[in-house]
Amino acid sequence: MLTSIATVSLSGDLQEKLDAIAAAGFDGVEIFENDLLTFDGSPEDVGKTIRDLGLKLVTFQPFRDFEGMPEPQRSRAFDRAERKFDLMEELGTDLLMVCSNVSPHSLGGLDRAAKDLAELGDRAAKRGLRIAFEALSWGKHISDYRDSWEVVRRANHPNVGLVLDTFHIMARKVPLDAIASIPGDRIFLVQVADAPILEMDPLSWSRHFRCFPGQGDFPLDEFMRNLAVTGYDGPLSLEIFNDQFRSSSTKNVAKDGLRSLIYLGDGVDGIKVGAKAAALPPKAHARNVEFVEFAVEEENAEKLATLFAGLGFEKRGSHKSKAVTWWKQGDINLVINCDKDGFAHSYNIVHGPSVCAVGLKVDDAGAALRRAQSLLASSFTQPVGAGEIAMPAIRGVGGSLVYFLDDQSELARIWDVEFEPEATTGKPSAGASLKAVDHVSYSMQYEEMLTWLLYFTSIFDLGKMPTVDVPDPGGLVQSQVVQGNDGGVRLILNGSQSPHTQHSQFLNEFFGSGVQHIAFSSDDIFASVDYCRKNGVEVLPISENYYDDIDARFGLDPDLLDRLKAANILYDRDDDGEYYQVYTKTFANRFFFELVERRDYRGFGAANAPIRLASQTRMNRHSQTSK
Ligand SMILES: O=C(O)c1ccc(O)c(O)c1
Ligand SMILES: [Mg+2]
Repeated sequence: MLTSIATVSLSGDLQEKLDAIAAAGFDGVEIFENDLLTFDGSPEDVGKTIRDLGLKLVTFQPFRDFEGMPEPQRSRAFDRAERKFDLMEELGTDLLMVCSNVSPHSLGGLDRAAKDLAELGDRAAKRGLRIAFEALSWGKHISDYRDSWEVVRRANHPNVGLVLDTFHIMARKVPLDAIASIPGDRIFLVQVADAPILEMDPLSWSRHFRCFPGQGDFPLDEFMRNLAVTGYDGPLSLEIFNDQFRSSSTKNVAKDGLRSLIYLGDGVDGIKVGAKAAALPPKAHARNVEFVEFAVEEENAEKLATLFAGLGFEKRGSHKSKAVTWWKQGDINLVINCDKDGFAHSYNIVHGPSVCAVGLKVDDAGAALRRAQSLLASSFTQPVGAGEIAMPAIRGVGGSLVYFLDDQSELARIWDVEFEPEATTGKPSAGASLKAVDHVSYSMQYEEMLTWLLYFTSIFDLGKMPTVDVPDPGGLVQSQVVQGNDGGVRLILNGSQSPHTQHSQFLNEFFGSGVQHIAFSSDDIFASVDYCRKNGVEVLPISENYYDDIDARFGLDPDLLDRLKAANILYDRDDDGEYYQVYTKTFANRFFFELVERRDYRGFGAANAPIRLASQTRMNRHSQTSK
């Protein structure tokens, strides 16, 4: 199937849209009439531009309010169609997409609609053109693909075929199995869109909240399996009306779109998506966060090392050729990079002290890289010094890196090979009893959330959780968790539309998106906090009112309540278990750490997030007024 996208899905003028569509690597494009009407260039020029860009003009659309009209509207509709046929000849496309009539004047009856479409088919055939008929989910008489198919079947004209648009089908929860019995050559166009499940009328839902496949909640895999049965081999075209996409980077949204189509075709037997389609390696099994790398200047490197030591990390080694140190506790590896060369340094110049990379352990790092590249991630390489191991990497949130490691290649020995071990005092320290990276939390522009959701869920075997709104004193923050089934990797994507949230301040000060906090798991949070406090780590103070409230909500043992309060530990409980969390103060105004203890608990303490945000806001204001 050819990959295609409707121009309505992107921001910009028609030229910008077409350039971005071609640059992303699509095979074809649907011209939305409005994009042509508002463009200052002749249809011939537009057609030539499309061909010069190597794109196929898949269809011109939409042609509205056609079938089932009484006279005189009926004759006028045919005249209108002839004018659009002229335009299509100038553009150089043979397919006109007609969507079902929404006019109050339209008359019902499948035979009446079939007769009109057959006549339009005759007129189109004379000019070598074709007609594709779509059921809008808010069509006056035809709103179900089974009816539009019946109309096309009764029109019984070789130049009249069917459009399947997944939004209209799924918005009305029409069963998908009837698709499998439509002959593939009677389907002229397939439009794919996903959407979040919302309680809303289909028209508003469709015009504002569609998104790319994989970003919403629709059962698109089931649709694709039914489509595969039909033998359809025409265009698979994204038609996405989305408010954010219309105000985002044309190029990035186009690239996300193609990624979503490649991902949609992945693993559906009998379907090949894209003219140049190749089989993808399976989803990378994200086992755990193997390391987190910090890019800092020398002065902050010392401060960060002090903080790591206070958190119970042990310095394990120094890089053989670079100003890079390795810190370890439990299964957690932290890297401080203050080398004057290389990626970390450039990242530091732009963002200041920051997390510049996260290393994920997968089953097969090479295969993970190939999958990521097939899904249009940008791979990253930098010169490999003598005695170093080349670690596959791709660009991630805010231009930071995601490295791939595995146990089956020489990457398993990276610490031993690249680092000079630190002379130890002999007795291994238990540190602060921290075990592993529990989660990594990214802050990003609100408009980017769907981009990174698709990135993580298409490349890795990570699934998404429902989004939650977290109130910050300066506005709402939307929070989306992506995580693996086994809990080895949990990532949080945060975005906010308010410019006054902590989150948005982070984006301003950080000059873009990035990691804002990292949580470490502990088996004994009280011991961990005790260790940290004795070693000079300051934790975020929590208000007395909070402890009154959790006492009222959970009826806690007075001794436990006192201990929580004394240690500034936040608490949550649900049907599964209990959660304990504590935060460090923010490092260099950029990022902070969280220590958590999970007792059969799978959430992230969403109820506590506003408490944390309010406390951080207080700390911030305090540090600003005391300057
Ligand atoms: O919102 C609309 O009007 C509209 C137009 C054309 C389509 O293909 C569609 O699915 C919706
Ligand atoms: Mg459509």
